[in-house]
Amino acid sequence: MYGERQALEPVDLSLRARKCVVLLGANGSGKSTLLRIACGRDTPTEGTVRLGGVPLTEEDVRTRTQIGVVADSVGYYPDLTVREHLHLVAVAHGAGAEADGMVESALVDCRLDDHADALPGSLSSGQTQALLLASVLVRPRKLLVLDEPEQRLDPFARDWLAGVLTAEKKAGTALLVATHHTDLAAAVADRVLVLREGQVVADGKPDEVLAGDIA
Ligand SMILES: Nc1ncnc2c1ncn2[C@@H]1O[C@H](COP(=O)(O)OP(=O)(O)OP(=O)(O)O)[C@@H](O)[C@H]1O
Repeated sequence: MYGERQALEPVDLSLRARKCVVLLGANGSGKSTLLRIACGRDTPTEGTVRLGGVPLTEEDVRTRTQIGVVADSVGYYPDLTVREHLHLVAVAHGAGAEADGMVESALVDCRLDDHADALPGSLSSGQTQALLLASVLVRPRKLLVLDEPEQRLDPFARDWLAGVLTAEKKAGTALLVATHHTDLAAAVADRVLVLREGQVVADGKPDEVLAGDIA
């Protein structure tokens, strides 16, 4: 509930390692609300969220550190280069000697290797989005929650995004993705939910759901 407004009807959702659930739906249908609840950034008015059996709350920072989030917020230090920023994130999340290798892999995976020594402020909007994605790849994660990760990316970049998310699944991460791009859903989803005015109006395998009316 946002005040008197019910943004989301009751939803029962299980996320599993190596599986990706994609949320589709028009603007205002409740996707971001569900994502914020799933990653512990918002507390639902009713019901609970558990990660590995542990109830997730806004205050439980320890459990929340197992969740990587890419949402529409820019989080980087403007005076650190792209590489320095990623290194800081890796070390802040417990990486030791392996931090350098993790950073170089994330730079390549997110097509930022040519911009590693640039300041974030000099990146294009799509490259900034790639930096947000790279930032979650250098930290431990059981769950990745991504709110329109394709935004600002060109069609070629959306292809590599699908590749990165597929690799994440193979590595054992659970994924929850909200998107407006059915091609991304088709490429990465194991299950697709369609939301309309806060209600789940379709739920199933991507080929079944994407063949229907998802407006
Ligand atoms: N902080 C807030 N306060 C009040 N109402 C909100 C707030 N955030 C979202 N809402 C309302 O909740 C409903 C669902 O919004 P939500 O952001 O979850 O939709 P969405 O599916 O993610 O939309 P979009 O595709 O535009 O990102 C909308 O009616 C929206 O106006």
